[in-house]
Amino acid sequence: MAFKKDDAVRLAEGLESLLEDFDPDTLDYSTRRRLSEAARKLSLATEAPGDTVHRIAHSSFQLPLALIGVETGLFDILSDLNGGTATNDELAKKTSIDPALLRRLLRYYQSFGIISQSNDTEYGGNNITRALVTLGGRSALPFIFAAIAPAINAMPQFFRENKYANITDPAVLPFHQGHNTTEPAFNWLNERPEVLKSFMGWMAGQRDGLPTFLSAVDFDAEFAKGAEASTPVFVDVGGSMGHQCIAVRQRYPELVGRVVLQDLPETIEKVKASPLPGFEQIEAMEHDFFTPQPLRGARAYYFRNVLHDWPDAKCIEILQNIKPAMTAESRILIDEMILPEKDAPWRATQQDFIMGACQAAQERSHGEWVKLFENAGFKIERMWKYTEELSDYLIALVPK
Ligand SMILES: C[S@@+](CC[C@H](N)C(=O)[O-])C[C@H]1O[C@@H](n2cnc3c(N)ncnc32)[C@H](O)[C@@H]1O
Repeated sequence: MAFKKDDAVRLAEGLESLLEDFDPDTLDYSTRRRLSEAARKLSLATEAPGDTVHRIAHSSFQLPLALIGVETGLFDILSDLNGGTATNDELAKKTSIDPALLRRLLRYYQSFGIISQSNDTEYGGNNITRALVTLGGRSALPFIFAAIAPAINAMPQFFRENKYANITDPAVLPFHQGHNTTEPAFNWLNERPEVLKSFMGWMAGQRDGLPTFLSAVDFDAEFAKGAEASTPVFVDVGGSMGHQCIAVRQRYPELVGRVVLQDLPETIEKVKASPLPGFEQIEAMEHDFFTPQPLRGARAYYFRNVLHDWPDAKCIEILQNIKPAMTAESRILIDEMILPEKDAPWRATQQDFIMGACQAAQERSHGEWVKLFENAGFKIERMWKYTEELSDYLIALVPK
């Protein structure tokens, strides 16, 4: 039966009344996600052409303007009101923003749903404001603004000049054009302590609210049986702040064996200087994964979102550096997205372009992963899917 005008009006009225007093936290995770996706698709399907053009043409405004709200502490103040409100003048005093400028900022944030406005003069925080002051939010905005946005903005010219060839050469990237540098992205990052700090916070917070692989796999039973205190049970290679090591320890307080974070010296130094809560039972070790793995016989060499940073040839080097350290009980655990051929998730597709622009890397489909593992001398033993949002999988590899 066709959807008629009366049905549309009833649906709109229902949504309007829902929004009058709506607390998304009262919904269970999958209902909330379903409603959000349906509303997003409906909004796009019903958008007027003029709105489409304005939305896309001005899309690059949101990041810099939201960054101002994070940097000035405005979003912290609004979130801390816990449902209460404050006036423009009160907020101006607390943030030291000129009241006339603040009024314009608040007006912008309200119009994009980033904050709430209860009457002509009172403002408050909402679910979006609160998301932007989590570790992930407050880290992602400065990191993406400083490191990624210039690379993405360079893409139209880069592709035009390269006749729309795919990005495959790590020495010639939109990242280089956007930052006017010839340095590899991780070198550039490691020379900028403030940007590195944001990156590390973003790595720790990027999947806030989503399940981890531990929701789908009983790590202790599958990989750690019979381990001794000296056995490295979980080696998180390129693990940034060690958030996944902490998650393993917290999930299995009785886990026997060593849990080890490995990363580059600049990262390990920062982790030691300000460890995340729960890091006490984790070992931090400097290790370059383009050199042979120093820990022999680990039960799990775990890589989350590491291989997506590198083109196939570099991934093969990384994997082959593990092989000599493996014993019969060792597994390489790859924690990555597997892109479906149809209906790829939006969070995954934008991630794909970050990897391309900055590293000549990519998100991969099932076929692309299998080919890469085969070329590195490995085969998939088992795999577990654990998110729909990103199509995340844990993939256990053994040598062929
Ligand atoms: C995309 S981040 C992933 C971080 C973490 N695994 C996660 O999922 O949150 C990639 C990590 O690889 C590290 N890395 C880059 N090059 C490296 C190298 N040559 N050796 C070891 N770690 C490296 C970076 O410092 C960073 O922590």
